Amino acid sequence: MQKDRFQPTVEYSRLLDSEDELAAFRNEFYIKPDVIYMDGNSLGLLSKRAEKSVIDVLEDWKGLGIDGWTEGKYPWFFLSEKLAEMSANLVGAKPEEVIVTGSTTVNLHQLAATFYQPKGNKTKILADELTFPSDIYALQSQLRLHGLNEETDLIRVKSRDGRYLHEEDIIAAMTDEIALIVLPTVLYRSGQILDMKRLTAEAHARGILIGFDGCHSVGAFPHSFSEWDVDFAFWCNYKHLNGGPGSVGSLYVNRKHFGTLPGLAGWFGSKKEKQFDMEHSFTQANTAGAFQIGTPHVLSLAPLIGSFEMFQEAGINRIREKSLKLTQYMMDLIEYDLDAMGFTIGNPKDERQRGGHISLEHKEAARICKALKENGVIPDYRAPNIIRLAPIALYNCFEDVWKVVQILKTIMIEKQFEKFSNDRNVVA
Ligand SMILES: Cc1ncc(COP(=O)(O)O)c(C=O)c1O
Ligand SMILES: Nc1c(O)cccc1C(=O)C[C@H](N)C(=O)O
Repeated sequence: MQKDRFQPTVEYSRLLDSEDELAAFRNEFYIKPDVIYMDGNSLGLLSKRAEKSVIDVLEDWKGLGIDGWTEGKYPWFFLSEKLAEMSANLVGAKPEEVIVTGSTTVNLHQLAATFYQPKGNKTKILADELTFPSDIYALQSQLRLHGLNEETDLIRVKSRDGRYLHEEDIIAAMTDEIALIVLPTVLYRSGQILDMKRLTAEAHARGILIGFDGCHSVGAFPHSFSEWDVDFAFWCNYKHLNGGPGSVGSLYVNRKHFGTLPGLAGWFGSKKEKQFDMEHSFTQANTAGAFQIGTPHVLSLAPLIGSFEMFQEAGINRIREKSLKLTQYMMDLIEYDLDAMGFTIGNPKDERQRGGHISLEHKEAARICKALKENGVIPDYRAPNIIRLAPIALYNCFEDVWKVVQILKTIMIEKQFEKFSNDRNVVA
């Protein structure tokens, strides 16, 4: 994309920064002067607006006590719905098809408990062998709850190379025995985007329900869940959406499934106007809100108010455009500066398949990450050999990318990594 005018110079990175329409958003984040943060695909940075919205919610608690549920700046009783309204466009959904609730894994449990209904010969769940482990644990436990076998009833599509999945292999695994499919939108290691539209159409052609884990894509690029007719999805808001550690997650349920009884019901899934009738018969909301369970974690919803506002202003299309330029630029520099140093780019180069991070493979990856940290660069390491680097559109600049690659080059030339052990830390 930028190859035609790419220059391996710091001046060129500054030229790209001068052309960046989103550059001003960087000033809204807490950025340490001597640190280059490249881990926004694991935990996004704090913005001043997110901080402000947390303080606003605390002020309402301070001033209003219990009345904060219905009064104040952001009445807590409606906050999950308000945040859904603010973020539905990120996934191409109607506001009532999204709810900000729970966490990724809890939401998967809720959706599997709802939509996994084994019958007759159709008993198996289809996933893949590269997916995030928590999803596998959740699906295995759902199988156990149905008295099924967590090994033989969970089909995991194999990767041909340990990095990527082939959509044809996933489609070939959509047999008559499959009741439910759960796949990632983007693979957490290689950053490969799966073709959600195609997979959904193929699943539906075989009468199979399909849902997606959007942790590594929501906030990084646009989605069209409703147009693609995806049955359900779930994601966290602490990575690309900068909601803070353990911030509340989100789920999407296609409106055609409204009215389906939640597998895990609770009073916050009620129709708002009925909830405080305190009846013992559940009157579920006629929206994705029905899939809420109990009282929302209001203080972990609060940062999302400020954060989602910034996404509304920046626009997800502009975010994607910049993100692709950042990752392309990083790959161009890696190819230019780190040639013959043992690195392999392990993410798709094609824009249609490339998510929001670079997956750089090296046999010394664990200790190269430690050396990067010592030099003020925050990557993350995924065993056995991956350095993940995520230049984030809202707060990283092109000069950050330039500096990271130059630091990596120095680490390799000076063999700085050799003083560290090549194993991971507790939180890798
Ligand atoms: C793809 C994916 N799925 C699931 C999870 C688990 O999320 P949580 O711990 O918020 O349930 C994560 C991240 O931790 C993830 O990256
Ligand atoms: N959820 C995390 C956590 O609680 C601690 C540290 C990291 C995480 C992550 O999100 C890791 C991330 N899901 C990954 O892609 O590897």
